[in-house]
Amino acid sequence: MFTPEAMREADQKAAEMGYPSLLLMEWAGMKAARVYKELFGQRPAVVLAGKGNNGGDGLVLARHLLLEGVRVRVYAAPDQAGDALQAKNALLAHGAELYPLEEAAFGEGEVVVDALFGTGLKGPLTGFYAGLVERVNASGLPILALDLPSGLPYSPHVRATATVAFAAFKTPHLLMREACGRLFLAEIGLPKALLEREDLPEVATPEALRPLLPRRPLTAHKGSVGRVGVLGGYRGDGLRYAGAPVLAALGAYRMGAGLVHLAVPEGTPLEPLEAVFHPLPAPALPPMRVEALAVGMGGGPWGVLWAMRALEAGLPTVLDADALHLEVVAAYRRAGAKAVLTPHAGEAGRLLGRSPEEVAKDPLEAARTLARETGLTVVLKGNPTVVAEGERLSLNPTGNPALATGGTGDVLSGAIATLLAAGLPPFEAARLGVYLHGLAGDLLAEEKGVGLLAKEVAEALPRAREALLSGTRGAPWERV
Ligand SMILES: NC(=O)C1=CN([C@@H]2O[C@H](COP(=O)(O)OP(=O)(O)OC[C@H]3O[C@@H](n4cnc5c(N)ncnc54)[C@H](O)[C@@H]3O)[C@@H](O)[C@H]2O)[C@@H](O)CC1
Ligand SMILES: Nc1ncnc2c1ncn2[C@@H]1O[C@H](COP(=O)(O)OP(=O)(O)O)[C@@H](O)[C@H]1O
Ligand SMILES: [K+]
Repeated sequence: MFTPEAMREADQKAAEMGYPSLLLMEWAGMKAARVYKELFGQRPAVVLAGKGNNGGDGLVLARHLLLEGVRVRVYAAPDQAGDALQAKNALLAHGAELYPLEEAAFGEGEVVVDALFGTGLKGPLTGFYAGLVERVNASGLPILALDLPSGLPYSPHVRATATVAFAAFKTPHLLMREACGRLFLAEIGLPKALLEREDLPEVATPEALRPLLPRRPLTAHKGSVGRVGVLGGYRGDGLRYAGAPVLAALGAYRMGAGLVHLAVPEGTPLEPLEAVFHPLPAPALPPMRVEALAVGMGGGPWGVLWAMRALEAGLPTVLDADALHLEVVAAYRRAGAKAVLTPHAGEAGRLLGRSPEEVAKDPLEAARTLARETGLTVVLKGNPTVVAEGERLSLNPTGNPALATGGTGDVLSGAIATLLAAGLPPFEAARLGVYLHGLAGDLLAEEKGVGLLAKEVAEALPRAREALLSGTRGAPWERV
């Protein structure tokens, strides 16, 4: 995923290589016109073209729509230059109607193409452009945004029905996804070498994750596919969160664990039936043959104790919820442990000494800082969930607000622990677990909408796994 600056660098390098930038603009406009036709058919278009290259893309799109017999009205900023001017001249040669941007007006049944600003925006829109963006949003018409909804990453910005990203996703496509609507990713001919940047955050794709899925040989048995120990729950408050470790156990089994051991306070209902139970009077590490642990769910004040006991096992460990305290993280760091932290913004804020709002404002930076400071793998949950380890950052594209319900995070901890138990390194276990958990939520939301139970998310994990394995479910965007 590119920052707007990194994208400009790539464009610049292409130019230095002698790659004609007009070709890129032609492809961008042509691909966007293709998306327009796919979504809106012959509906008349109102194209708003800014004076930079984003506007140029819009002018190319207008020409292609005209050639397809679509009625097009273009409102363009004055003073186009360079490629955008060439695009304008080509459009005029086709006898297009071009009007000043100040006269922009929208009619019933039309579709707005937003080609005002892309990666060249510097600072928030004000004055005329802020007003125009508000009018576009208030028009009630469908909006197709080229490259980025204009105004992003600031406000005000266009709220698009669909967005065609050119060459690569840029930060706002993932971090401000709500403004983008349906996402399309258009190849525009930029040389591949310029797009492969290991130093930039990745957006996890099914193609990258599929090979990580643990395969099961015919001879597999419950002791060979990964066993998980779950340590959680708290006695002192009348077992208020007794369900949390149970949900982690369900997440583990549904992700494919061979066996799940549950270390919980005495008196905890013995669920699920498939688990091996270790009822305990106080947090401890009972004897269990497992390859990974999930620790802290529903642990309350026992959370830290569970985590300290768990450290003695020397196993890859998911630390969640009440285990997420500074002293725990410091001890794991000192021990050189393999651990995955799974905080939401509140828990990450507690570890970083920031408010949840500050964390949510820049989750990439927060996840990276936490990973650097702790030396551990970090899963910062939210939309999008960010996975960080060392200098590596991965953004997860699956998941939806139907997952915003109690216990879904516990399911995730169990799922990641299973992938650790199956032998995946922490970063891979975290990316794959988060992707499948989000996909399970997506499959369920399509079927049932909002109102999910966390245990249903666990139950949908095998379907998500199958969908990833068989390729029946691709990335949540379309390539054009
Ligand atoms: N090789 C390339 O450079 C390619 C670029 N492409 C398109 O070009 C876009 C980037 O083009 P540009 O770099 O020309 O930038 P933009 O077209 O995004 O915007 C630049 C214009 O906006 C003005 N501006 C910046 N901030 C403003 C603000 N806050 N208020 C009012 N005006 C403001 C600038 O003065 C400039 O005139 C991409 O998003 C993409 O759509 C595509 O054509 C593909 C190839
Ligand atoms: N709006 C959302 N979009 C995508 N995923 C979400 C959203 N809200 C919550 N989730 C996911 O649901 C899970 C909630 O975890 P958490 O907050 O720890 O809940 P709990 O502690 O109740 O289990 C996380 O995986 C998170 O990413
Ligand atoms: K735009």
